Amino acid sequence: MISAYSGTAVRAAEKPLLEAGNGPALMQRAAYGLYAACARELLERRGFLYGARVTVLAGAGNNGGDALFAGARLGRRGAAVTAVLTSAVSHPQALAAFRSAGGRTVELSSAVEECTRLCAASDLVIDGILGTGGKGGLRGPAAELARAFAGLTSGSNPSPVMIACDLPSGVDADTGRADGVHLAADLTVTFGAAKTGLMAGPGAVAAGRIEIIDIGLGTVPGQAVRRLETADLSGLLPSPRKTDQKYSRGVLGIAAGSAAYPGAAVLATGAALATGVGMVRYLGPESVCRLINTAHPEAVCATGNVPLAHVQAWLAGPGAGTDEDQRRRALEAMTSGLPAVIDADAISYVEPGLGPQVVLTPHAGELTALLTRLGETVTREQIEGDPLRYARRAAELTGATVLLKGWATITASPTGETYSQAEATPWLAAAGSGDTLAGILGALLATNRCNRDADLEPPAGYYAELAAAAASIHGRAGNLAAQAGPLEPSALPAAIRTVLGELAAMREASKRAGRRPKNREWQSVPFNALPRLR
Ligand SMILES: NC(=O)C1=CN([C@@H]2O[C@H](COP(=O)(O)OP(=O)(O)OC[C@H]3O[C@@H](n4cnc5c(N)ncnc54)[C@H](O)[C@@H]3O)[C@@H](O)[C@H]2O)[C@@H](O)CC1
Ligand SMILES: [K+]
Repeated sequence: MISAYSGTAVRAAEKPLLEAGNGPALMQRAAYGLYAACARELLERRGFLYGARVTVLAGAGNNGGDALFAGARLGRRGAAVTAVLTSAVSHPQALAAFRSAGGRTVELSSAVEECTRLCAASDLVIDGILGTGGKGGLRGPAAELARAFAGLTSGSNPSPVMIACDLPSGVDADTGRADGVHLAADLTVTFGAAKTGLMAGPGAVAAGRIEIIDIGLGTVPGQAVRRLETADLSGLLPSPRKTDQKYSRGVLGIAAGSAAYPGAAVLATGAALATGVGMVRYLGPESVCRLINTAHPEAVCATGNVPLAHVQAWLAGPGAGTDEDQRRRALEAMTSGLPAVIDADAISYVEPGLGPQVVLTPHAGELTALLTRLGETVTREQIEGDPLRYARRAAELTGATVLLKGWATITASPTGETYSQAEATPWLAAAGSGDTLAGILGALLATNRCNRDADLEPPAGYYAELAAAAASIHGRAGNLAAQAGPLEPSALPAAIRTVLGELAAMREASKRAGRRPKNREWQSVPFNALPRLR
């Protein structure tokens, strides 16, 4: 599990160490981690460091200091390093180290065009303009360079590897907002702890891959945004017991689809079955029942009512359109007290007073409509710019758990626990993809251990965690299915089975080895390899 904290919280954790005089040592650790990542990326691409063209974009503060010290280390390994100084002042010791390692410097203000070309012709660019001390987007010549660089490196031109030092410059470290011009990275090497700004909205898009360098900050205060890693998923997936029968494994009731939109119900049912429920009970029009039974003969289909169906969880809304019976079923499902996925058209019937076991799964447009109906003044652009804030607000106003779809999918519980998953591929932006996600989540709600064991009380944030797991499986399955060419959502159930099969095999292997699977996907530099604090 990755825990990300706001830039403000990380700075608060740094404060006592800085007051104790450890600032320079912390910077050396950060710079070493950044250097190691840069060296690895260059070695992977070129085979050797000698002669690699490296440009360091260095701002006025400590972020520029980290980047210059990392550039100095690369210079000492034979890379041709140039620093573009974006401000009249630079970190003095780092600049001196950079120059004494043979680094050349150029002042950005007098040579924006030259510096842009220099960046575009590099093997590697280190973005050290702004870090956690940045306020707002890039300004002046730095903004000009960022715009021109994006233009030069778009399309089929070969582009340098872009590595952000701590976070992409211009992105807000607390929220992921980018109100002005910002840089984007292939890899962000972040220090002390991941920043929430890398987990949501434009910041998540700009961050690329993320690597965390543990510089020895200890505990960071404040509530984290969490991200599930591979090993975290295994405990949340359906896992039948020897004594189970089809009802005790978990039955999912699906009230989706309509005469006008039957396909959504077929996709949701297929995804739920692939995720592994004991049974799907489908409720809807007869024409949709027939389609579902053709595609999935094992689904039990009826035209009846929600309260009469014996299920452990509900999924309502995909493809429901204006079907009055589906509307009634969705309302009954969300107030039944059972876990329920409320998706698509059913989100427009949501009223406050729900519980965390109800998971709303809007995209930004649907959330705009919901929040507006609940009295908030908000636009779709505002939600896309700051999804953490609005997913949390919707959870607070409705009492439900909210899964807000996006490049990074945010899930928020009404008590504040928040997750961000970013495994998705842009190929998942396709009609039918959301129905599949709803099916996966419905299956997790029906089969989860708290639902099946009356003695287990779901801990706070449990449904947000399950929803994050669903988003993760959906993203992983999407990536797998997209390997075979443009993704068709109907190919997702097969990919879901493969993903879950691999996760189950990993769980079995670690059980046999008597240990929990390790979760260190985001850390490449071992802590004991970093320079020591004096
Ligand atoms: N403080 C510490 O203990 C450590 C800090 N580290 C690094 O230090 C960074 C934070 O350093 P700083 O606090 O110096 O802050 P930054 O380096 O992020 O930038 C601060 C400087 O940028 C200016 N600035 C702010 N917004 C601007 C904008 N939109 N356009 C142009 N200039 C702007 C400020 O006036 C200030 O001069 C972290 O991101 C991290 O990279 C690391 O070295 C690890 C240890
Ligand atoms: K930066």
